[in-house]
Amino acid sequence: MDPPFNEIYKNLLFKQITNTENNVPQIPFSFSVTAVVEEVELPVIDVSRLIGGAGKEREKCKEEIARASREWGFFQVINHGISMDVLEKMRQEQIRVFREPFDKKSKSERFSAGSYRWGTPSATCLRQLSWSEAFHVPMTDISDDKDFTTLSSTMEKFASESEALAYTLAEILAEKSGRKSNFFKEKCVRNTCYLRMNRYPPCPKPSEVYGLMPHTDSDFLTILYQDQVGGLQLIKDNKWIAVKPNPHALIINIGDLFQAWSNGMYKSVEHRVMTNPMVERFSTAYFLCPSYDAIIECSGDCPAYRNFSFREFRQQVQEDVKKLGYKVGLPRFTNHLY
Ligand SMILES: C=C1C[C@]23C[C@@]1(O)CC[C@H]2[C@@]12CC[C@H](O)[C@@](C)(C(=O)O1)[C@H]2[C@@H]3C(=O)O
Ligand SMILES: O=C(O)CCC(=O)C(=O)O
Ligand SMILES: [Fe+2]
Repeated sequence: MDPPFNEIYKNLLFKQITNTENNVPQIPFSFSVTAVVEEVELPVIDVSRLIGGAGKEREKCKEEIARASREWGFFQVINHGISMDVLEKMRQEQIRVFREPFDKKSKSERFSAGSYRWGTPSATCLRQLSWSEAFHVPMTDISDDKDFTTLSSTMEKFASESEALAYTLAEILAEKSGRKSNFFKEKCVRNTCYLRMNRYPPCPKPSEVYGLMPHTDSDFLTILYQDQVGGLQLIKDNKWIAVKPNPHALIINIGDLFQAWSNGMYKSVEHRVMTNPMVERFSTAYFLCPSYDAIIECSGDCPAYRNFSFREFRQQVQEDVKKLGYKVGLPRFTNHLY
């Protein structure tokens, strides 16, 4: 059922890079040996206060959301309203679909073409490898599914509930940055938002290969439901830190579009996933995106980014990934006028 990582990555995994000057074999890529990564708990925010809380509590909750988005770009929400039942079913169904034979997954017509992805086909060096597989499914594929299997009905529930939470958080962040608050309801559409089911199989060389290479997300915000294995890391104060899993929480992270739209107030933070030699890991992510035509207009008197459409951004990311093996992202859209 695993993708053929060993076979396809063979040359990159076992190639010894030699130093041409003194002909000394070098270890190609080693992060775990040199870097000790501290495990931390992300800020935990009880979002039930947004509905049940008194006015003061509601305001405090909004402020905590905005603050974590400015200072961490990442936080956890508890009492988020997505039932344990939906989360557990989502995980069961996800495990079931990944257990299918590799051939069946890669040829699957369950979702639109290209939804099943594995590894990094564009990788040119160890640093660019990802030891994972994913179903990257547009929301419209889920809601338009006429057969309505247990998988798609579970995904639909998970996605609709995540969507509601994502809109609530996005509107709060807009309000807290002093911008028009119904922007997301107007600009975000189901055909560009998507659900990504990730699986990280055990990896025989965990110190040399990422589960998912370092990246920032190309959306407004992401809602992540992860299991208890651990492996997600992010940059805080110029250091990689490991996220301590919390069984009651969903993880929220700010994406590139929010960073641009808020003129850098909210941070789209680089994150990565490490592999584990023994256990597989699962996560499911919901990505809140605008329509391809939506213009991301950077706010403020001194906008750090030029205006760009989501279409332009996606195309540039895809082009870079294809040509360079990695995403460049926002640095391509900085404003040269200032
Ligand atoms: C090879 C890559 C594809 C990806 C950008 C990256 O350099 C590394 C991570 C990938 C990812 C994961 C989250 C999102 O689905 C995504 C759109 C993103 O921003 O980073 C994808 C990128 C992609 O599929 O283009
Ligand atoms: O699996 C995780 O913890 C993170 C996944 C992720 O970053 C992504 O899908 O963009
Ligand atoms: Fe991500």
